[in-house]
Amino acid sequence: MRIDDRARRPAFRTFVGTGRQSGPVIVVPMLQFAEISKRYGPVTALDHVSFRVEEGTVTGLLGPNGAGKSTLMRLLVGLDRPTSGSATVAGHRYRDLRWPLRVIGTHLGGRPVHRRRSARAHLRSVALTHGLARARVDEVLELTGLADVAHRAAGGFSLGMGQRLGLAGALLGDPAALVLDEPVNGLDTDGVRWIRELLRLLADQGRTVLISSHLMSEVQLVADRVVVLGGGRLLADTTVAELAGRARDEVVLRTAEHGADDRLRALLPDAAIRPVDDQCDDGAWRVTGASEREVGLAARGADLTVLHLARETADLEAGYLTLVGDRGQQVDSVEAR
Ligand SMILES: Nc1ncnc2c1ncn2[C@@H]1O[C@H](COP(=O)(O)OP(=O)(O)OP(=O)(O)O)[C@@H](O)[C@H]1O
Repeated sequence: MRIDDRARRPAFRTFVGTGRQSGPVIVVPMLQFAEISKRYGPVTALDHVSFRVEEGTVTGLLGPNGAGKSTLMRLLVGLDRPTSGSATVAGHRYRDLRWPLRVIGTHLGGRPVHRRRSARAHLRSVALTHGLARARVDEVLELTGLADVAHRAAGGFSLGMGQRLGLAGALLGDPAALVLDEPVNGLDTDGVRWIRELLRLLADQGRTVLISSHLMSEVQLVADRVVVLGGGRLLADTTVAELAGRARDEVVLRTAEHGADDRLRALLPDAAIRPVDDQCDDGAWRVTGASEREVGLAARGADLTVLHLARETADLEAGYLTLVGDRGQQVDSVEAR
């Protein structure tokens, strides 16, 4: 069955039953991190991080360079061992899964080991070693737009084609969970839109999708939830909407005059006014805590020539920046489940 042909289906869920029909049923989260820490010598890459990834959602894993995102993903798939705590897939450590590719598909970057092997041969060897049907290889090649280049050596693939091949490998086992490190990296505009729609579809089918990204605009378009790491600690585990909403809307005012912000401040005592360009005063300011109308009236009262006046709605990037500004200082306990 091809993923794109499949009708929306009930969420994948992992149940641990008692063996009796009427007994209690424990639902195990598909991806869960419990108090996980990882130290590399003196470096604490992860510091007691706990969260679970919701099924049927795309969750964006965000954080500045060195925040611990890749470490977290590596620990999940057993490429590294935690110093303490645990990472589990459907209630099991990755290495204890009998057929891991059927449960979780991953692409954490990197290239196929045999660079001269064709894309099709590479996927066939993965399918063979994981007990997957050979026919599935052509399905995922088709799904990832690689069917026409499947005969070519994977080692010669561009960054974008390599991303598609990595995703094809991740989808081979038709897994319930997908974990991708920077999946948009290297894709062209069509590719970015394609992967966005594919990830959305996979989540709508009930799969659990975790992606890391530095591109806030992409995460805002594709993700439902975000987990933010900073300095190895969990800063937020919330919805995209909630994090975006933490930043306040701003009014941007451009005038023909420089150095007029004191006059504006006198007329808007409750607003925060800062220059658009903090390197130089070019007569443009960002105002928070006042409406467009109030800023416009203040500009008139200050006898300024208005060149531009508009409200800018806070987005995920603005919300993220308010959070990582003091990263590592506190664990954000906001939950918006
Ligand atoms: N194998 C390793 N040996 C030593 N230190 C490591 C190792 N892997 C990661 N680190 C350190 O752990 C911290 C977290 O790194 P990690 O690569 O997980 O961050 P990241 O959030 O993925 O960063 P980026 O956005 O730059 O990819 C960093 O300080 C990094 O230098």
